[in-house]
Formats: sequence, structure tokens, C-alpha cells
Amino acid sequence: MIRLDGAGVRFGARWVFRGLDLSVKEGACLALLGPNGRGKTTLIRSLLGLQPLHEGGRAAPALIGYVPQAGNLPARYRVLDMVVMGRARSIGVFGAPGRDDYDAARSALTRVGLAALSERSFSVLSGGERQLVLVARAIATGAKTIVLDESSSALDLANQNHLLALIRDLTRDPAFTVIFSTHHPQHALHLADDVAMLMQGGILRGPVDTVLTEENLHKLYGVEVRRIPVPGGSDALVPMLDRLPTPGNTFR
Ligand SMILES: Nc1ncnc2c1ncn2[C@@H]1O[C@H](COP(=O)(O)OP(=O)(O)OP(=O)(O)O)[C@@H](O)[C@H]1O
Repeated sequence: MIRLDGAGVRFGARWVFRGLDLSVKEGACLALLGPNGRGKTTLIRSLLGLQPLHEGGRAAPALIGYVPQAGNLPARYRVLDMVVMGRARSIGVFGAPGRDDYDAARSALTRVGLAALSERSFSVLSGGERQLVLVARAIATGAKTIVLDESSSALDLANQNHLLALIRDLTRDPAFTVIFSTHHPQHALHLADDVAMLMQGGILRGPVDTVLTEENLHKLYGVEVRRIPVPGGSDALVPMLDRLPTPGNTFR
């Protein structure tokens, strides 16, 4: 179980959220949806204990595998060493990684399909490759709770599919708890048990089929989205992007 109770975070005088309750049971998969700047990363960092709360409380497992956005990480390391960093907890502050740590890191790189890049410098990788290395790092921790922050944003369609398959693989193990934020409602539809939408003024949370409706998606993004049945597959969520609004301030 990982949870926030009555949690609030502010930057200066501006609250990103207040009085927020969110809990995810062991074995469940929760998708977080919300427009840019609504507070997904802040919420995720709060769940991880990286963002101090200004009110409320948090309870979480000691070990969590975190996949941050790949943007501003130190890049001077070898890919394999980036992944070995996920083993920090078992290595200890004054220890050096051992064979087990490198084995875990190599196996995680194989699982995300990047074994061939293990000797390269992280700095020369593409945005999508970096993102998958960070997924490998989270897997290598051995944590049973994995939290991913918009990990599919830099990935092409094949690698999005690959990442979704990896997450599905993790969620098949009832011991694994997965929380992921995404700008793709379709990914939530495919993978999550529950969705938490960061609406203006509060969180709307519930089972995917109840919450991921055309009406709620319109309220969330201000864009018309159609949920279309696909014969032989799950529904498709299609944004009506041809109905372009007058350019203006989209940050609400
Ligand atoms: N360290 C900080 N100092 C001041 N403001 C911050 C800080 N971190 C985040 N914010 C603000 O808090 C709000 C929520 O930011 P956050 O990154 O959590 O949003 P997000 O939903 O993850 O956005 P995106 O989808 O664009 O990544 C934004 O208005 C952001 O500018």
C-alpha cells in the first residue's frame, strides 16, 4: 500500500493541491492523468517522499522503483552504471557494486531491450533510449512498487508498445504495484485498474471504465475525445484534434 492522506503541497503562496487523499493497494495499477502543470510530477514526488508535504501525511514501502522524466539527469555515466545505481540500497553508502548488482542491471537492460547499449555513455543516447534505461534502473532495484512519470512521452509507437508490455508484465505479478502518469488516456485504458484525474479543484478517481469517459476527458483537457469500440480489441480514445480552438492560454 502506498498512500497520501489529506496531503497538500504549495510553491510560495500557490497550492498545487490540498487535502488530497490517494491510496493504491498492493498489486493494483493506477494511471494519473492531468493537463500540463496540473501537478502530476509534484504528486508523484510526494508519493515517493521526495517532495515535502506542507500538510497531511504519507505512507509508503521503503523501496520504490522510480522512473523520472529523463530530461535533466547526470549523463556522464555508462548505461550499465546508470542501471547499477538502482541497486544503491543493496550496495550501501560505502560499498561497491558486486556481481549480483551487475547481473541484476544486465538482466533489467535485457528486459527493456537495451542490452546492446550497456557500454555506451548515457549522454549519447536518444531521449527514448534514456527513458528505457531509467525503466531498467527501476526494475533493477528489485522494488515491488514502481512509479513512472510520463515515461512514454519520448517514445516512438513501437517503444510505447514495448513499455506498455513491460508494465503489463509487471502488473501480472500480484505483488507489484504500479503507478504511472501519462498524457495518453489510451495507455490508461489499456493498462490501469484505476484512473486518477487531476481535475481543477480536486482528484477524480475510480475504475477505468467508470472514470475514463468522454465527458470527464473533455472536462480534464477541454478537448473532445471519442471513445470508439474497436472490433476484436479494446476501445480507442480518439481526440478530435481537427476541431482546433482559437490559439490562447491553454494552462488552466
Ligand atoms: N520547484 C518548484 N518551484 C515552483 N513551482 C513549481 C516547482 N515545481 C513545480 N512547480 C509548479 O507546480 C505546478 C505543477 O507542476 P508539475 O510539474 O507537478 O505539473 P505536471 O502535471 O507534472 O506537468 P507536466 O505535464 O507539464 O509535466 C506547475 O505550475 C509548476 O510550475
